[in-house]
Amino acid sequence: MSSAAPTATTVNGRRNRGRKVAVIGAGSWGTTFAKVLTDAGCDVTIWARRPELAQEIQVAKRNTQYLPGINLPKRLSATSDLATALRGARLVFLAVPSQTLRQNLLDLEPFLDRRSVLVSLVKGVERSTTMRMSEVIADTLDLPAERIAAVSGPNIALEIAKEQPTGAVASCVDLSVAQEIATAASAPYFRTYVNTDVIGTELGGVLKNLIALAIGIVDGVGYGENTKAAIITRGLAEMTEFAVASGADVATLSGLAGLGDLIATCQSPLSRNNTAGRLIGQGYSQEETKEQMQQVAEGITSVPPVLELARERGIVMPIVEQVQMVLSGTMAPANLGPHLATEDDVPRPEQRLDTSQPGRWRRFVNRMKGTPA
Ligand SMILES: NC(=O)C1=CN([C@@H]2O[C@H](COP(=O)(O)OP(=O)(O)OC[C@H]3O[C@@H](n4cnc5c(N)ncnc54)[C@H](O)[C@@H]3O)[C@@H](O)[C@H]2O)C=CC1
Ligand SMILES: O=C(CO)COP(=O)(O)O
Repeated sequence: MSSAAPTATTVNGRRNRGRKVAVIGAGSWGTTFAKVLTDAGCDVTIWARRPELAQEIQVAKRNTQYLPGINLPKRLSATSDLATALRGARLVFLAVPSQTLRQNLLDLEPFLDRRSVLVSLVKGVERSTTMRMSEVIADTLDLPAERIAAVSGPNIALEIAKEQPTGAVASCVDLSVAQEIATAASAPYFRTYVNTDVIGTELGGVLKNLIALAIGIVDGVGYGENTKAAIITRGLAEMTEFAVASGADVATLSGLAGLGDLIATCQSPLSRNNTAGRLIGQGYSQEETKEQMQQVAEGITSVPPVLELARERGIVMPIVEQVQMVLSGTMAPANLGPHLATEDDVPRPEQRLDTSQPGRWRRFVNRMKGTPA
C-alpha cells in the first residue's frame, strides 16, 4: 500500500531542515513566533534580555510571564547572549518594542552574519524620527532593502501559541527573500503569504493599533456594535488613505496585514491596544493605563508620529485625531465617534477608489488571492 501523500507541513519541515534562524525578544510575540518557526522545522534560538527568562525557556520550555499555560517545543533553544543567538542565522526576526529597536540593533550589529536578513515583527513607528521599523533598520545598519523584511497579519500571540490557525504576510522588495521567510514561517497552524509591499505591510500593523485604541475607548464608554462597525469601516478608509499616500499598494490594506489585522485587533479582548483603549474609555488617565498594562501597547506611542506624518502628507485622519484628543484629555471618551463634524465640513464621498482602470483592479484581485509560499 502506498504511504500517505506528504502534507504541506512535512514538505516545509523538510525544506526547513538545518535552517538556522534567530528571534530577538522573548515577550509574547517573540516567543510565539519562535514556536511557529520551530514547529515549521527551523533550528531556532531565541534571545531574551533577561537571563532568568532565557533560562526558563531553555530548561522548562515555558514563558510563564508572557504565555501562561503554553508548553514550548523541546527543540527551541534560548539564550541571553546575542553572539550565541545570532551565530549562523541567515534570518533574524526582531520582536522588541519599537522604541528600543534602534539600540537593540546597535547591540547586535557586531555579531550579525554578513548575509543575514533582518525581519521586523514590530508594529510601531519610532517616535523621535517618525520612521517605520524597516527604515530604522536601514538607517542603523546601512543594509540594502533586499536584506530587510517585515511579517505582519492578524496575529494575537496567545491564540497562535495555542495553535489556533491563522496567517500572515512576509514582505520584502525581493520576492525570493519574502518566499524564503514564508517557507521558514509556515507551520501546520500558521500560513505565511508573500508580497513586495513593505510599506503597506508595515503600516497596516501600525495603523490598526490606532483604530483598536478607538474601539477600546468606545467599548469602555459602553457604546455598541454600530459605533464600532462605523469606526472600523471609516478607520480602514483612514488607514488606506494614509498608507497609499506613504507609498503603499492599496491592495495590501485589504489583505491580512490591513483589514485582517484590523478585525483581529478590534475584536479581541486579548489585544493590548484594545485593552488600553477600554481603560481610557472607562476614565483612567493615559499614565494610569500605562501603569496597569504589563505589556507593550504600541498604538499609544504611534499616535503622535502618525499624525505628524499625516499632516505632512495632507491626509485627514479624524478618528486618529480624536484618539489623540482623548489620550491628551482634551476630549471626553464619550465624544469619540465617526458622527463628529466641524462647522466648515462639507459631506465627503464615502469611497474614493478609482474604478476606471481595469488593469489596476486585476492586480488588486491577484494580490487579494495572494501567493502562498
Ligand atoms: N503580542 C502580539 O500578539 C503581537 C505583537 N506584535 C508586536 O511585537 C512587538 C513586541 O511585542 P510583544 O512581544 O507583544 O511585547 P511584550 O510586551 O509581550 O514583550 C516585550 C518584550 O520586549 C522586552 N524588552 C523591553 N525593553 C527591551 C529592551 N530595551 N531591549 C530588548 N527587549 C526589551 C521585554 O522584556 C519583553 O520581553 C510589538 O511591536 C508588537 O506590536 C506583533 C504581532 C502580534
Ligand atoms: O498585533 C497584534 C495582533 O495582530 C497584537 O495586537 P496588540 O498589540 O494590540 O495586542
